[in-house]
Amino acid sequence: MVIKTENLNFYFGNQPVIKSLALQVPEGSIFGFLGPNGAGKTTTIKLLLNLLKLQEGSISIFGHELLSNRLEILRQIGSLIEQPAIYTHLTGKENLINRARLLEVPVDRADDMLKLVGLNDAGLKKAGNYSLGMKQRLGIGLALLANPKLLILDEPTNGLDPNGIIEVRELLIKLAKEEGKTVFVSSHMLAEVERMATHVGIINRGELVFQGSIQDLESISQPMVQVETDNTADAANYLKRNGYEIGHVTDSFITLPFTSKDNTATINAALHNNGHRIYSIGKVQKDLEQLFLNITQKS
Ligand SMILES: Nc1ncnc2c1ncn2[C@@H]1O[C@H](COP(=O)(O)OP(=O)(O)OP(=O)(O)O)[C@@H](O)[C@H]1O
Repeated sequence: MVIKTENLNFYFGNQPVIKSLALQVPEGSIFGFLGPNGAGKTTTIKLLLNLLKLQEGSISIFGHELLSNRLEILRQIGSLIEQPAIYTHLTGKENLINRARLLEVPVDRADDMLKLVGLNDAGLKKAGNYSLGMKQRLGIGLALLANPKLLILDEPTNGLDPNGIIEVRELLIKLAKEEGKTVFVSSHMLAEVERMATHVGIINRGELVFQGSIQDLESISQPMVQVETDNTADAANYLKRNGYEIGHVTDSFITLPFTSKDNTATINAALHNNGHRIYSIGKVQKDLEQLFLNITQKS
């Protein structure tokens, strides 16, 4: 595990904000750290980066205790919290060169980073004229200058337009796949991370309510059969009388738990034989956004 926390608790005054958090972030993963506003994501990230003082529990990163190996560990982490610290009167490249000097890494890394984050053509433009997505990518480039093994990003797509979100998402996928980085990325929108994350942790009111691979998350979302038919109320009643459990009925659709392909065919035939017109029928996976809402609202 690249990140492992055990029994992590954190209080602001008397208010418990992080409760017994046990994170497990595998190497090479893109770990989507999800939770609604105020759930404790930024607090967790600040604890991981030692920007907040550890109160209870333990944090190990790269297999070593954070507190006793602080400098060595933090040197191998690139991070971006909220807005990237960018000088708007300097070009993208100058921003990178500045930071490279500060970090004492070769200044020619600036060009490598521009290329890596797709800002090659904009490197000589003032960063103040960049779109939000470009600024975010420059911020990620800055975080990558020292070639860290782990990137920790707090809501990097917050406030971006759909194009900016896609740009950042594609960059993060490339960093994990081609550069072998582990990416820990927080978001309050499942839809923003579900297309890139390999693993997900869902935090709600300071508690980790789900952790696992994206496939694990999908598998707890029950598949359903969705039938598009005329007179759905009648059709649903007919199915109910014949022993089917009905999930949801709208003017156009009936949804009921999926059991097998054969069973779907049986439902189709039964409705048809009963005089209903079937416009479409098929298996649908309950969408992850709904699942996320269910998980975070239940607890
Ligand atoms: N400096 C602070 N002093 C007191 N309470 C704080 C402080 N910072 C955060 N909190 C509280 O701690 C809780 C967790 O906040 P945190 O910023 O970690 O949540 P978050 O999941 O990152 O939310 P968001 O997506 O809104 O940033 C919230 O209830 C917040 O009000």
